[in-house]
Amino acid sequence: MKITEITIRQLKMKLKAPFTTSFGTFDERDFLVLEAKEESGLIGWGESVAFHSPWYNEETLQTNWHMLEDFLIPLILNKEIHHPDEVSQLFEPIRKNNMAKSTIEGAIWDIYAQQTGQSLATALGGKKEKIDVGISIGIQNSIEELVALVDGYVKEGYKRMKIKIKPGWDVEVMRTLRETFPDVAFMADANSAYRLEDAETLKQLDAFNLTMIEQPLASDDIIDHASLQKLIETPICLDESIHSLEDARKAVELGSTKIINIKIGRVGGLTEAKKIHDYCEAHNIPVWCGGMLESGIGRAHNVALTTLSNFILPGDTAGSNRYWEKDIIEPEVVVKDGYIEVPQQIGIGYEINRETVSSFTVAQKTYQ
Ligand SMILES: O=C(O)CCC(=O)c1ccccc1C(=O)O
Ligand SMILES: [Mg+2]
Repeated sequence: MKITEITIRQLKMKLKAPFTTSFGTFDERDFLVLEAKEESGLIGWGESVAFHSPWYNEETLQTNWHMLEDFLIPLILNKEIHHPDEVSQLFEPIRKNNMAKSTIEGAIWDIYAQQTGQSLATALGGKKEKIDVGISIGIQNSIEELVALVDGYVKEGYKRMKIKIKPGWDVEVMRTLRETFPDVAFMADANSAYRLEDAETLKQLDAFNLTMIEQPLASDDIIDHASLQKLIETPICLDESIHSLEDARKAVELGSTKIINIKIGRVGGLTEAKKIHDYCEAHNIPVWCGGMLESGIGRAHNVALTTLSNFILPGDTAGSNRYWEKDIIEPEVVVKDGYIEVPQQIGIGYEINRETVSSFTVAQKTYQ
């Protein structure tokens, strides 16, 4: 294939309910959507999961736009590409900026799946026809409100509840949840809110039979995570620390992580995500697919990736209606009885609603 035209759009979508992590609160989501046209007319879509500000990692929507416009798009336009795996080779001269790279790579995987007449899931090597779904629940104003939310999500069928924690919103919260819901699968996500000195607090979480604790320590620290894992029983799962297969290998070899949260954007695309998946499968490290409050496009890519065999644990890719009044794809991603049915149509398996995309677009530019 040859990509002859790329359009970047900046979208702004209001979240149904604010989402709070140890870093702060979101009321709306600002992100980039990329539309790539191939010479015979096929169109592929990608989403940049970078946020408006660099709290999760160093990338932002604006740095992604800059990287795409000034470096990445020129490396892709009018090049002959036989397989999406070649994209990461074309991007080799550019360091990091994984979310920006992933935005284009996702669109190319979409086109490749269409060209070869298969769903994105099948093109990636996925076999599952439905995937297990969990949900990530932000920090609330009170434990009572959190209990009420969890109760609702249990009734909706979500298979695992991820609870955002931070110092002061941790042990008592998890104790109450465990006492109220003895049989629910719970895990906690700290988004790097702790230091190794907090090991005593984190050790108290061992009493609540959590499936895992996600990214308790700093985003660039796999050494202290290995020390912490020796002090606590709850398995550690790394999120922010893993940007590549090499990061995954080192963290696994050091004993810093027993489970890995794979996010397509954070690792630079589907090809690298698949490599991490394959490495973890060979080393008995279960993986699951993280979420970044995606629109339908990123969500569809997550659904496809999750069909690979070592995505054993439920992911964070909840239904569109958990985030948006109206998503930009049709049909929307629907969760029923804790599952998402994987679409079998070619490509990402959902149609992009251009009218809805336009209604959320605040800036756009086309490159040829
Ligand atoms: O529902 C989702 O999309 C995942 C929510 C979530 O936990 C999250 C959302 C934004 C940034 C980071 C994270 C995270 O996994 O740490
Ligand atoms: Mg996380």
